[in-house]
Amino acid sequence: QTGEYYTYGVKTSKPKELDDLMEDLDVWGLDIFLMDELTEHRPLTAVAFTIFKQRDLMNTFSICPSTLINYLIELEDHYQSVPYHCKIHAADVTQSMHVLLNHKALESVFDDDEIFAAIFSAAIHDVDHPGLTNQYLISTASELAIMYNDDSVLENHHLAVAFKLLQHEKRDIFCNIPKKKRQLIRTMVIDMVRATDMSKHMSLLAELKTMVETKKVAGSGIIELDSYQDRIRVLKNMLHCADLSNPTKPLDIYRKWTDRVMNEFFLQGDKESSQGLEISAMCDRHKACIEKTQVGFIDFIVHPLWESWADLVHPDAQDILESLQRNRDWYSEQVENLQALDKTNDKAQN
Ligand SMILES: COc1ccc(C2=NN(C3CCN(c4ncnc5ccsc45)CC3)C(=O)[C@@H]3CC=CC[C@H]23)cc1OCc1ccccc1C(F)(F)F
Ligand SMILES: [Mg+2]
Ligand SMILES: [Zn+2]
Repeated sequence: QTGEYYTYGVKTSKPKELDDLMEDLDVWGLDIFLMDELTEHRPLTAVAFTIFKQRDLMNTFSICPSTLINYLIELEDHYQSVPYHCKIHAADVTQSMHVLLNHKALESVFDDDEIFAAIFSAAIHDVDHPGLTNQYLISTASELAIMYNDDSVLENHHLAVAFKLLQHEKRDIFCNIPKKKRQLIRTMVIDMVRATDMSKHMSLLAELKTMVETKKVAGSGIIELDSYQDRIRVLKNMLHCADLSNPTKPLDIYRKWTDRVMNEFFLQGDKESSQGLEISAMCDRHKACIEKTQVGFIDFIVHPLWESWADLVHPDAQDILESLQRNRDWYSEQVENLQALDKTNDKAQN
């Protein structure tokens, strides 16, 4: 019967629609919210399992499918139902990472260990996120901040939770990987997930810019990366780009992410004001201008990063850059319309 349709590792009552949607797994702009619906709220398990299958990672690392499914379901269940940093965001970043790994300029640059580490890092990178910022956890002396001495508190927590879930033989997808290789993959995953801490953004971007300036390119346009440091630098920036990809997606999808992230930050702002704390920048639901916040986010953070990434993999990310530009223009127009509206209101009142 329809309920037993497991091609993508999850149950679905709409096999045909899910087949059609999975055609877009390699496409930038796949509707991850539809994926959530069609997989009965298991978007991360479905997306990660299908990517592992498509990249033949289960055979390469002798992972038995049921162990992978058991791990992915447990991982997905450890994403909290917060507005933004939920399992749909994890599925979105995992699918975005899968597309970035397919850039022509990166063709056959990374080996299986690095690809496995990259997809695994994306899937786990925000697990058990409480919907609060590092700054909030530190300033309220939370258990997590004490545990991690105020240093990349959330990112260290995501890593610890993800690796702890492996410690059950039914879920240990690393169990058939040789010890040395397992340690290398673990080191890469720790480096990549720690690099998603926004406080590392400026140094990560500086490293990316240096790589672009000194980029060694083979005749074929494929980038040459000879040291571990160079290889992990690209992978860290790739995951950071995937994590900051909302403004580069189709506008209707981008706007859903904007609603969710503002909701999450406003809820934190509510907590801060009820605890008599100063409300963080742009987290005050009575003062924030959502459209202006997005223009600032794109101008100061997202565009500089994606511009450098696009230079590194030129011309593979041109359409992503153009989509970002269109979305920036749309939000900027909204700001102008709102300002015009305020002017007419002022005139009407005076
Ligand atoms: C779709 O929309 C967003 C998606 C993710 C983020 C994320 N934001 N951040 C930080 C929040 C604090 N930041 C800043 N604080 C003060 N002044 C500036 C000036 C320009 S950025 C910045 C830097 C980015 C994160 O750490 C999240 C976790 C990891 C990756 C990215 C996530 C932010 C989105 O919308 C923008 C935004 C929303 C809500 C409040 C503030 C912002 C704001 F515009 F400020 F970013
Ligand atoms: Mg994070
Ligand atoms: Zn994230």
